[in-house]
Amino acid sequence: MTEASALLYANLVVDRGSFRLDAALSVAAGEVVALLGPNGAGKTTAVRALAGLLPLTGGRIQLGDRTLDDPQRRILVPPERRKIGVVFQDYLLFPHLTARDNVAFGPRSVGAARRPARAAADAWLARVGLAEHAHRKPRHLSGGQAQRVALARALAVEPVLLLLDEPLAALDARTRLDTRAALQRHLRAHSGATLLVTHDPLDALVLADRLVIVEAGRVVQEGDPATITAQPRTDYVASLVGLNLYRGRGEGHTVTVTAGDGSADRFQLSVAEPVDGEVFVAFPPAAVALHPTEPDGSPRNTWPAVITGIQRHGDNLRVELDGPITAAADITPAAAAHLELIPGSRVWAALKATETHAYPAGG
Ligand SMILES: Nc1ncnc2c1ncn2[C@@H]1O[C@H](COP(=O)(O)OP(=O)(O)OP(=O)(O)O)[C@@H](O)[C@H]1O
Repeated sequence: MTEASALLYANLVVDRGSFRLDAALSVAAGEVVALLGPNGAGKTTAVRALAGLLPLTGGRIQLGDRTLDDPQRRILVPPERRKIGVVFQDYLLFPHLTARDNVAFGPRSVGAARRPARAAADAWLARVGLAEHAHRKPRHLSGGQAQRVALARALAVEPVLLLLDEPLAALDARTRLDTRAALQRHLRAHSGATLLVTHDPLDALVLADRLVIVEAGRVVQEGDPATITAQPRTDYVASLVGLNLYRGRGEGHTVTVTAGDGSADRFQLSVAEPVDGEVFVAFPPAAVALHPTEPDGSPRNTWPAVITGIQRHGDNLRVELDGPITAAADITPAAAAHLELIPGSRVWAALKATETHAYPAGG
């Protein structure tokens, strides 16, 4: 997206001790972008910088035609004048205020008079399905209801940018499911930009049009969910979407995997698509079969492996393997019966070339 077509354009440079966030983000009007990353990647730092709670060290934040933060030009717009609605992970509702006054606080804090603020609050509470709870205090609301009050408060300021920081993290699984569905409806109706910060891939995949992945303060991959889940470019993204991922050099239908540990061992994988140059190869754990002895016949890729871990995975078992490459294999209980499934056991892994997916690594 070009800077001109983005509603939010931010080049976020923030120094916090030895940590530096250095990430460019753009979000178009009506678009939902998920910022996804492991613990400590810098997601909260990004939210706080956008919300105006943490000044930038460098870079710039542009929302519509307004510059909100630009240290070089000494511009720093305070939080309440940013036209940004924020839902924090723990909601931060005022415990002594009713749901209605909590929501009215949003418009009040940006200068609305009491009456119109209350009218806006009532309208928003009705839209999130909580009209009859308007007079309850937060301690008499369930987790899901409190989350909806927080969302209503953020939307009641008619924000140009809606920021959601782990909005579903505090909810139990069942409530999460319902609240995620409701949130999806509200996000679709929001005409401004939405940035959703999460470390839950499901939230990101369900709610976002585009994903931006940050690791150690940097954007490592961005794109639409389908491309990212099919073509991860880092180990973190691969584990997020449940794929085995390797980098190597491709020639024809063979990829020589670059050993991650720097050892000289060469390991080659036969792949379905012809490739050339630096590539990634990905395959799902379910594509890996395990055998007690070396299998003969069909699959083109076989290698000896040692079991390092076993976990339940849905109805199957996920087996972690070490060997010339580390890999995860998902096997059925029936297949497991033929194997000695204990850490340290030696097995043979087999993978069909047709189940691999190879794509250019670039750079
Ligand atoms: N007040 C602070 N002073 C110095 N460093 C900080 C401060 N707060 C956070 N950090 C550092 O900044 C880095 C990024 O933290 P941040 O909270 O933004 O990550 P995150 O992606 O939100 O992680 P999480 O998912 O765990 O919330 C971390 O390495 C952290 O140690």
